[in-house]
Amino acid sequence: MSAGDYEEILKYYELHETIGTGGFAKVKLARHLLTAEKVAIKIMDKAALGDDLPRVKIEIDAMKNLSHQHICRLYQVIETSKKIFMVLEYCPGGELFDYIISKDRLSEEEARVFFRQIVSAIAYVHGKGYAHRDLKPENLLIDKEHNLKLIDFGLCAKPKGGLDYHLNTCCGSPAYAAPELIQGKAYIGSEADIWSMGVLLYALLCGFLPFDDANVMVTYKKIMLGHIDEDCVTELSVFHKQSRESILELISEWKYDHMSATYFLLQSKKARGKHVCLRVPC
Ligand SMILES: O=C(Nc1ccc2c(c1)CCNCC2)c1ccc(Br)cc1
Repeated sequence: MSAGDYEEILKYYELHETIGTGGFAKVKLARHLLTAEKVAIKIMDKAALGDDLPRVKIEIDAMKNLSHQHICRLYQVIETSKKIFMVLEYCPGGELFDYIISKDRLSEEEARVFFRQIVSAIAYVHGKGYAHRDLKPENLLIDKEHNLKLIDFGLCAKPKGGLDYHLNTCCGSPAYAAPELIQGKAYIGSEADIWSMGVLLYALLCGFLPFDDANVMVTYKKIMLGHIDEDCVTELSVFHKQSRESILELISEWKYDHMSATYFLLQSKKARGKHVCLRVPC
């Protein structure tokens, strides 16, 4: 830590312990000298940022335009020859991710309150023409009133053509990525955020992810298969004397042929508590 780089920030803040390190940044607790209010200061080394420097500029520009009760507030930016300091709202509850883990999963009541806050923040972000594109519990912090604050706008997009404009950059975390995004198709950023919010709601209520695997390609396959019903696939596989994989391929084409119809009607039988079986003595 060369003192020169910290000369400016130390004029206004008293720096305390480091409470987070990750990627190309560290976060220190600090106190604003004039108001004695606590803040969090995200400190980035420009040389270490390398190609990620544009992401920081994107995040700063976005956060300067966003003011919402469930978005972490940016108070000040200080840039020196070697460092960038972002002075941010203090969120002592830490990451929502760690909170979910600590409670195994959240009650419906608590999940509902948190999810409403996430929806409110994202509706505001979309209303301002942005898509966040990296929604996940790690990017939602808990403040001192136990409310959520959205952070990390480094991957956000503000298409010049408006939010209906298709994006192409595949980004964000695999487990929260929408099918069209992982297929490399042009996608609508706000629609991808909505998908991620669905995955987030599942994680809040279940304490684990709907589509997840150590192998990212397997995660992608699970996302693409969505909520294919395993029991129905098994019954079709046995009935047609074909492998599960071949039945899965046929169903996933969604041709609305007889295979599609049989699959949907088996699902319907299962939903009504009937045996998942085809026209053989059940
Ligand atoms: O305030 C933040 N984190 C934080 C503050 C206080 C405490 C924590 C996180 C949890 C760790 N124990 C000490 C209490 C914070 C705020 C914005 C960003 Br970006 C990243 C972190």
